[in-house]
Amino acid sequence: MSGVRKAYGDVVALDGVDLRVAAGELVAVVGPSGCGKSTLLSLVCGLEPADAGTVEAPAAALMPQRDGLLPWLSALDNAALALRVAGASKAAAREAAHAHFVRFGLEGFEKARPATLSGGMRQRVAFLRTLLAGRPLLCLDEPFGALDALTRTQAQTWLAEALAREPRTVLLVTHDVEEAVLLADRVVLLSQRPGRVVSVLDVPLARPRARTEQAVVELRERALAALGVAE
Ligand SMILES: Nc1ncnc2c1ncn2[C@@H]1O[C@H](COP(=O)(O)OP(=O)(O)OP(=O)(O)O)[C@@H](O)[C@H]1O
Repeated sequence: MSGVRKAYGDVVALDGVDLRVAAGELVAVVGPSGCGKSTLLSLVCGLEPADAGTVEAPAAALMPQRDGLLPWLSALDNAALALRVAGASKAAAREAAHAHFVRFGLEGFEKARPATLSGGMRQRVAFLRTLLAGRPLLCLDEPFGALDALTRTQAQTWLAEALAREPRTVLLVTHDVEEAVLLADRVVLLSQRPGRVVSVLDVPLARPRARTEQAVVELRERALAALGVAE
């Protein structure tokens, strides 16, 4: 996207935003609450138009901030939902989704309703649904925002492993600088609303990365400094 502006009435959410994501790249967008991160994803996914500037994106699958699972459907049917929407039969969609259940740590929970799953499991079902949509670009909106610290750490490791197995182009929105540095190839830092790109950091580090790694700590500090956040 280039020169993108989006306002809701008098509230300017994004202004003059340029962002490029190369195929196979994981780009994290980090910024303070309300700076327009979710808006940016909805523009990329074509859910709403920009007021100015251009947005060019391949077909994208969105994993929304809340997991978006349907409470009345089983874990398997929730995971299979994108395939059903795309026209697959119930049996074919279930079979395709089930093929991933062991690797996603969901085996034995096929019939469980979302309310009976842990937060981490719900996120994995939601991520599987996003992955199965078969779109070239995955847009993940604060995928771990609702998880406690320990589960969040496990989920980050798990996501890095899942993407190493099945590489995709990913746009990840988070307010957590450390999460961005642990997962992304590039970190785009947005200002307070209206969101503008204040800095872009390359993260040329092999995965998996440890939060205690010197290079991770240094990049995290650089990102926080660029955001104007003192620790
Ligand atoms: N549909 C809408 N109608 C009116 N205002 C909106 C709408 N969507 C977003 N906004 C406003 O635009 C601004 C940016 O919102 P957005 O949700 O994109 O920010 P965010 O960075 O994702 O926030 P958070 O980190 O809290 O999720 C906010 O002030 C929000 O209230």
